Amino acid sequence: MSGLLDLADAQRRLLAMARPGPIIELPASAALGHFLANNIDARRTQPERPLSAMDGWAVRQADMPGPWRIVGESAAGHPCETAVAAGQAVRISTGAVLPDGSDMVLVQEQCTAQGGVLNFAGDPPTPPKRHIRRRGLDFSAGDVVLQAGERLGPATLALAISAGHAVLPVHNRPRIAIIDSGDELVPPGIPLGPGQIPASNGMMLAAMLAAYPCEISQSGPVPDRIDAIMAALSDASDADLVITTGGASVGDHDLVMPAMEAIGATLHFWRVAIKPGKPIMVARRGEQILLGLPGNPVSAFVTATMFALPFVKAMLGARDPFPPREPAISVSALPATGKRAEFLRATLSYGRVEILKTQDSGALAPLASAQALICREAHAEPVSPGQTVEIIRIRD
Ligand SMILES: Nc1nc2c(c(=O)[nH]1)N[C@H]1C(S)=C(S)[C@@H](COP(=O)(O)OP(=O)(O)OC[C@H]3O[C@@H](n4cnc5c(N)ncnc54)[C@H](O)[C@@H]3O)O[C@H]1N2
Ligand code: MOO
Repeated sequence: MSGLLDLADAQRRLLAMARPGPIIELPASAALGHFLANNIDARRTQPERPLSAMDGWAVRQADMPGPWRIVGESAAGHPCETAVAAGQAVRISTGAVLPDGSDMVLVQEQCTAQGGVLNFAGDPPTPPKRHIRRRGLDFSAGDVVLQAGERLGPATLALAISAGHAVLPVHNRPRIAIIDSGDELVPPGIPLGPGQIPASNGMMLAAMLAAYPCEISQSGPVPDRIDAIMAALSDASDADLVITTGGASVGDHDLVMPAMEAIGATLHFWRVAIKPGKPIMVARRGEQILLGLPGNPVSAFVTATMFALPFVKAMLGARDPFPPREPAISVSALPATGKRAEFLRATLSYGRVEILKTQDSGALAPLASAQALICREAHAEPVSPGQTVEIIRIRD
């Protein structure tokens, strides 16, 4: 088992090769899922002027408990530009600018307005400015509202737009080529001959990457012949990242590494101390990175989670490209681990994880019902039920 790289070391070595693509400006409507290439400074203050948070009446605290003479209205988008003087009230809507002179909003449910006179019957707002959104409550012009490396999702996009940015700096989409390889593989939907199986890894990897802005091409299945694998790799010469599955191990028909070398790629490392996923290989040809993932479907999934996705996120400029780990209580007893770190497929419910019975790296059914991977270090002690373990979520 010698010659296996430690997981963290291997991840560091791969990520050190990631070069984020050129910075482009995208309309906010097209930037979903990207990571910001630069910090975003607010170009405006929100709110620009104090606003009402409720529908009601703008008055002066000094005039409590009223009554008041109604002198105007401030609606959202239509500020009342006359100042509120002693004994006066202005009708106000949620989101409308608080008129000068007023410093309190009374909710309309506690007020009666009749014949131009406003009366109040209720408990005064506590604190008195409870229903007022002060100037700059959300952010002020010049504040860094979003940092480089942050992902653009629903709330971050809304914040960027609110801060005055209609276009956003992001990194260009990486081009990724996914290649299934193996003599036994047949494209989905094609009748199977003896010993054949449908190729499913390519679909799985493309689906894992679909959450990120990439240009994905899929090819194969490619037969276990060095010239065929070389041809598939050469066809992918435009890609920033090539991901193969299968043919990564030591069998007579495992030809991905010699094919990579034959097209002029340099092997950076092969075999990492993880279970499943050990035979992962990383090579480079010029600016192109080649990632050879193992063929077993769960091994391909785990190595994609721990290597391919973090690498793609790094190419997109992500601040923290690795999958977040969190604690959970293990319902299951777990044996001591050996020389490899382990990723066990498990169900997750209310912070409790339970390993699935079948942990075979070729079995897709348990992977499909798993919600989390339990991450165990190499040479770890056994775990008793009730002990805390570290997990990575793999499904929403
Ligand atoms: N003597 C040894 N044998 C093996 C070792 C070892 O160290 N010594 N390592 C084992 C480990 S660990 C793994 S993981 C596998 C990985 O091998 P390969 O990457 O060469 O994968 P294949 O042999 O091509 O395929 C393995 C398995 O996965 C199925 N497969 C492959 N591609 C696909 C696909 N695109 N879609 C669906 N299923 C796929 C394939 O049919 C095989 O059943 O090697 C161990 N052997
Ligand atoms: O490490 Mo392999 O990935 O046993 O299944």
